[in-house]
Amino acid sequence: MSSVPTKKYPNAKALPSYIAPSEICVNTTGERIGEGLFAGDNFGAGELIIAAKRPMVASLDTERLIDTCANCYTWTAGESVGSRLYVKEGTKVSACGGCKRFRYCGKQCQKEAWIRGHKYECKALKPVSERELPKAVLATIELLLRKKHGLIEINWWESLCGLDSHISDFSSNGKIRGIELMAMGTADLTGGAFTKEFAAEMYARVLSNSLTLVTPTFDPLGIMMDPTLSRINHSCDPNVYIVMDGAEAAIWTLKPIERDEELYISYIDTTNPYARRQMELKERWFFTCKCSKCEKENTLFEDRWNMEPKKLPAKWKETADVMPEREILVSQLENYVGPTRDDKRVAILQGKAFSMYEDAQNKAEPVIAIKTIEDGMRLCYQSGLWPVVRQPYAAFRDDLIVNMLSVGNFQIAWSQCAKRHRFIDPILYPQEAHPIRVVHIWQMATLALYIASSPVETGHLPPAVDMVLISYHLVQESLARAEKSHGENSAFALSIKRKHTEMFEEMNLKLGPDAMKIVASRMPQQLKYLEEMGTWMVY
Ligand SMILES: C[S@@+](CC[C@H](N)C(=O)[O-])C[C@H]1O[C@@H](n2cnc3c(N)ncnc32)[C@H](O)[C@@H]1O
Repeated sequence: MSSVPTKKYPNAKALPSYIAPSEICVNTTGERIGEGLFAGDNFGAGELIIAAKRPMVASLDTERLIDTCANCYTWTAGESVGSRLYVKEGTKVSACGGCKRFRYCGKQCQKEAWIRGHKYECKALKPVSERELPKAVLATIELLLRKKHGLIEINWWESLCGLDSHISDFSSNGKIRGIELMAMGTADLTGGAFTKEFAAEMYARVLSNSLTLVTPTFDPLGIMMDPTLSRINHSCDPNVYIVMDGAEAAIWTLKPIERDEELYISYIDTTNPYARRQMELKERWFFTCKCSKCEKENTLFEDRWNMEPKKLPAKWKETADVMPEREILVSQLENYVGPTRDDKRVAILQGKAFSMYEDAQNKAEPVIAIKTIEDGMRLCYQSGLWPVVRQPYAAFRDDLIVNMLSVGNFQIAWSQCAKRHRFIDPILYPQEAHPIRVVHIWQMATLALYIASSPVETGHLPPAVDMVLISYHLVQESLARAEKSHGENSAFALSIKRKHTEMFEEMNLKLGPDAMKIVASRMPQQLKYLEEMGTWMVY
């Protein structure tokens, strides 16, 4: 990983981080039983700690293999608003002529992947080009083949193998048989250079140590694993974030960090209630989280309801009592609210809301997903139980925005964005330069601009609203924050900068030499409208 100042990161520190026994991975007697990544220097909030040119291995989701470059991870078909601007117009991917599985956006990317190890992988995968292989299997095959052909330095390999495979945990949870079956095929495809036991161990290591590979706007693309990045432990109150810029993975601080402090990312959605976070971490990563937030158990805002369970309106008590899935929902520990009958009713409603959320995520058709999401949001709103920031109410809204954009309903998408911007993001992501908050602002800026240029969409707005000015404000806001969330020279920040310059020039052309004075005088009223728009949606 890069540890010296470069043109892209002129302020990078010389010794930014190091691996040492973790403070959080301890057994019942307090003995440190795992490693973690620590700060090698003092850092302020919104600073780069370290950047890796690329993670050691990454593997795309099956659906992304057809539209994403397997070398630089450019998602050519990316639909999320704002994510298109940093993808060069006309970028396409073409399949490798040999294995037909991986696609590249150009000769250079294909060459880089070939040298990194695809020349061996291509030959191994060619006979099975028709077979769908899970991303973790593909990552394991790549790692084993690169090792077999001497393409991974010994110290990196040893560091990678130092990550716990959690084989015994997979034996306890009954998933070991599936792992062994997959590993048999994997060992065969690597030409018998590794035993099936070793292949199983490596596959289990990939399953339990990989992180999500994402675009700069946090759209998931697949998984990645790396001896340094995968050493970072989890906290529900993380102090760092991994931000991608193409294939580059960089660790940015969310808060000030002192030298020798342990670095923590979040493995899960930390805005979920306590019991749900604990279950997810236990199931997928085999640990009980004892981070500063989990120490406070269910006392924080993530676990707050709008009313005490006993005050739940009679209609909703009855709804919970007659719900066909009530027995299952109340037995799921992640829904636990408390021991009384009313607590259990609330647990049933909460379980139902989360199961509707998962349901909506599995719907391929946006129109059908929207129906489930709206039903879920109505449950949260009409029961009177959910504050807007409590999950899955807030997550429903995120998905509603994405799906409304897919079906071209920009009016609802915009109003929901305005609500999220005003009432939700400042609570869920309190740091001004939290990367998710910055991405949301940028997405709103591009949506506002689109609405301003479309007469049909502008039709529903009061005539005094100037969406170009609102967009300009959001572009400025995202630009200032992106320098601290993604880096001023990242493709993300550069595309915002380009848009900012373009808008600045257009305004000067239209309004003349006093353009910026005019903009400044009109802006306060437009920002009032933006705030008001946050109250347009009932739920
Ligand atoms: C990606 S690895 C992190 C590096 C790992 N600690 C090591 O020593 O290699 C994930 C594993 O680290 C441990 N871990 C991560 N965060 C933890 C936490 N907050 N509390 C306890 N264990 C944690 C768990 O064993 C988890 O499966």
